[in-house]
Amino acid sequence: MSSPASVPNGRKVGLLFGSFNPIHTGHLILAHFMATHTDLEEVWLVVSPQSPFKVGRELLPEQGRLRMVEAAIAGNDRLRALDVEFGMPKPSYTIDTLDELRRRYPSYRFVLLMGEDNLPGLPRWKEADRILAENEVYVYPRPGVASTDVQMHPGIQVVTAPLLDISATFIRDCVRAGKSIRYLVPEPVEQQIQAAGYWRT
Ligand SMILES: Nc1ncnc2c1ncn2[C@@H]1O[C@H](COP(=O)(O)OP(=O)(O)OP(=O)(O)O)[C@@H](O)[C@H]1O
Ligand SMILES: O=C(O)c1ccc[n+]([C@@H]2O[C@H](COP(=O)([O-])O)[C@@H](O)[C@H]2O)c1
Repeated sequence: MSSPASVPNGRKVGLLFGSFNPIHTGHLILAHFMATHTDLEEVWLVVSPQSPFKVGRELLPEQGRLRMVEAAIAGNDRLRALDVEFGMPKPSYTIDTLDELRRRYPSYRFVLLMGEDNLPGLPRWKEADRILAENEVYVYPRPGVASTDVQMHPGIQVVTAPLLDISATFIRDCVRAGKSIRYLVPEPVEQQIQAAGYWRT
């Protein structure tokens, strides 16, 4: 895990949990926007080995996904990649990781970040009530998502930001179809996908 030592005590850090299968320009714009247009000092991208809602779905090995995240954010000192969930039980429950990060970094204030598509399912997350009681949640809007009552929770803020109709599903489909993914993912990520033959073999 990269060192988070640059965040002074008590400052706010955003946590973007995801499968990142693969990381794409939508994730990067979301993360950088949150790190620069809100009160957050940094955003950490937490690579989840196994989302509880994606059990049984095709997922690249976690190390490969982490390498792509690291390559994508290289040189951006407001973004960090975290592999904290790699050593934790699977599936990856966010409340357990939040507890672990609080143990490791007791003076930091963490804010949960997510795309709007995750909001309707949030009440079904493990200990959803505790997640919402203990954490602020900043939500990035996502196209095609119907509004939900969860959004009315006082701890949840939907930011005003450009909509990005990009998904990892679309990128995997493009790769399988032999179509270009240039600019949908950063160049080093495109190179890793090509070199490893992800979704082609
Ligand atoms: N284009 C986007 N706009 C807003 N939020 C996004 C976007 N893409 C991903 N996110 C958010 O980033 C987080 C991690 O997403 P994830 O890694 O599952 O990517 P995904 O593109 O949704 O993947 P898949 O298509 O495989 O379901 C989630 O909170 C998701 O809502
Ligand atoms: O904690 C939970 O119950 C929970 C339920 C669904 C999703 N999550 C986390 O949310 C992140 C995005 O999930 P997904 O399914 O949109 O890829 C990922 O890191 C998951 O581990 C967490």
